[in-house]
Amino acid sequence: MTNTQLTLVQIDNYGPWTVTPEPRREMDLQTLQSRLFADLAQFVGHRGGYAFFTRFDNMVAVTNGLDLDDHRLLQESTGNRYPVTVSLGIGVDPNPAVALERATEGLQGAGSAQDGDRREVLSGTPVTEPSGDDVSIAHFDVNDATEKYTDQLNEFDSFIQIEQGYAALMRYLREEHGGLSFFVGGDNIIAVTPDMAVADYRAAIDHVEETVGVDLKVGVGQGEHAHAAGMAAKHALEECRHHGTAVELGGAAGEVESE
Ligand SMILES: Nc1nc2c(ncn2[C@@H]2O[C@H](COP(=O)(O)OP(=O)(O)OP(=O)(O)O)[C@@H](O)[C@H]2O)c(=O)[nH]1
Repeated sequence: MTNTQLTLVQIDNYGPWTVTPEPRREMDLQTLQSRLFADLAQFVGHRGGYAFFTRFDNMVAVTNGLDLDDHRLLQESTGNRYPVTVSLGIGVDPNPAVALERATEGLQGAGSAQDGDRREVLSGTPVTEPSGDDVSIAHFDVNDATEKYTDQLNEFDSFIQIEQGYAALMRYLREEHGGLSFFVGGDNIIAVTPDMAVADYRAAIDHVEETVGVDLKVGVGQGEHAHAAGMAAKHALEECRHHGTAVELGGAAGEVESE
């Protein structure tokens, strides 16, 4: 059974900082945000985790495999290298939405994101007894996005199609299962999911097709941490391409179930 460990990464007092002493150049803010995300992705990725940029001032990471010392090091290293600091809330639960809720409560309980004196909070407790199926990753991909969109439409109209698919999927998985979906570029969406059956994924894909006409496939994998689960998911997605299937579940042990 899944036991997802999520970390909410929140830049401390960022709103006021962006306009103090006067509004800062937008491209400087974009550079800071994307570099901070790149560093977070690298830090977490080297320890088997996944990081998602979400809104950039708040980012979400799957941190199974990272302990409290790892989190403290991330805060120290960020504070040393950036003009901003980060607070980190950790939450653990079989259901990813509940895990994020717990992670969020820890930070909200310590004060507002815009409290000048709420800095470098570290709350929550990491997983104590890891197991091989703690993390479930579902890697979604739009079918023939290159042929249907990239090679046919201008970039903005392609982007609208992909974003519509993302919006429909993220809402459906959040509401029906507590799964959290993140756009990761191109036509790819990675979801952190609870235990779900092939038929559940099939229903999600059907819902997106019926509501916005975007055609998805998905590979799903489990692992002790996000990297292992995500690699199993990528291999399962290749199985979809190979067999022409919409859903492939590549379990932790590599068994494959499809529809
Ligand atoms: N983040 C991420 N993006 C990917 C990955 N694979 C492909 N992409 C992105 O997806 C875009 C489209 O590639 P594909 O999904 O292979 O192309 P497609 O035309 O949809 O073809 P099929 O998926 O085989 O139907 C690429 O330009 C990349 O931006 C991946 O593993 N991770």
